[in-house]
Amino acid sequence: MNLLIVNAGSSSLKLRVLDDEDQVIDEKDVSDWDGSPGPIEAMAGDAVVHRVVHGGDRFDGAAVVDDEVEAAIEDLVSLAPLHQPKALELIRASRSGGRPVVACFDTSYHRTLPDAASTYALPAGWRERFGLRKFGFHGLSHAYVARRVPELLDREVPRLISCHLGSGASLCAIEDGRSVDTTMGFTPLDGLVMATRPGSVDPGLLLWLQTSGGLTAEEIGEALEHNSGLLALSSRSGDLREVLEGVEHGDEACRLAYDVYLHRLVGEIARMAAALGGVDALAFTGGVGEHSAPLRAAVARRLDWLGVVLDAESNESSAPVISAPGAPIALCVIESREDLTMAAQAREVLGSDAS
Ligand SMILES: Nc1ncnc2c1ncn2[C@@H]1O[C@H](COP(=O)(O)OP(=O)(O)O)[C@@H](O)[C@H]1O
Ligand SMILES: CC(=O)OP(=O)(O)O
Ligand SMILES: [Mg+2]
Repeated sequence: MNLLIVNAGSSSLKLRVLDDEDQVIDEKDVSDWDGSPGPIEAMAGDAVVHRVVHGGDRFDGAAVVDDEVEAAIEDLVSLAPLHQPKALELIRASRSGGRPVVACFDTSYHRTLPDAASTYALPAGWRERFGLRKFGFHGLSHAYVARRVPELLDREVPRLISCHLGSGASLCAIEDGRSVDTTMGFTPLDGLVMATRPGSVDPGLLLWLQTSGGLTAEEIGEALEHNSGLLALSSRSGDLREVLEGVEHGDEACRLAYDVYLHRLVGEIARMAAALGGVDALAFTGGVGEHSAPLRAAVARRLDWLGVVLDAESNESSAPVISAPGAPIALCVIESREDLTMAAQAREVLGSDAS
């Protein structure tokens, strides 16, 4: 059975048709995607498999979409307003086309988070009433990294840090293949500085903006989703390539944007290392992680105290392994293949029909 894999990100739509050997037989990327389902309709595939960012408490794996599953996905719209509504629209369009539809969730890989990592120190009544906890995201990507790095290095990697750096960005601490900590939280706003999202900010600051700054929750939400992060700091772009270009031309705002991005990134990597009690390998994935040699070099320099040693030449060519030979921590560059995680999950829930 051929699968049409639909990966709707915050800024892009990536479509892949995989045959039953997982070979890509057709693909289409829409980088400035407007949210419309048009591009999907023209693509082949016997079933359509969608990435859905938030699966909440309801989904700990992929699901064949029926009315009840669709309603459960809709219930989670408020927790990921940048992603969930678009995915829902695509799912509805696919269902009306008559092909079987499967949903795969960014959150399900993180169901192994220990309580110490997933629990917010908030009133018990709130946690119970609202189901407040760290869910974590980009799980389809982190799961692929967890599988691919030991294959690539041809050895076991008990303590791995996966750095998914795209428009959205998150880290995952992976112990023996399982997620044990991650930087995103209840929503995909937490953690690292991203293209247009700020990552972690003092919750007191957000409260103050409402009580004393006169901003509404809607205004704050809009700024946190669309007008923060690299874009806000650089006043130029959320695209790290353009920020780095600005740095080269002496643009002070771009310099600050890059410094903040890096400061937070290396700090969070160190936090993941602490959760794992050490690191055997660190993997870069996502648009920035796969393609930005200068960013990877800067991260490596700032983590030399941890035992990170880069091989400059392999880094420049974005080779699969970019650490110096014999370095205590392996550094890998992994092409993000959420589609392969999704295909495996979809074949499992579609059962024998899918083989
Ligand atoms: N060579 C590069 N240097 C820096 N950033 C890059 C490079 N290539 C791509 N990017 C960034 O990667 C991001 C897109 O990553 P991707 O993982 O495809 O995003 P998403 O899936 O979140 O839409 C964009 O913000 C783009 O600026
Ligand atoms: C969860 C998330 O932020 O996804 P993306 O990186 O695709 O925006
Ligand atoms: Mg993505």
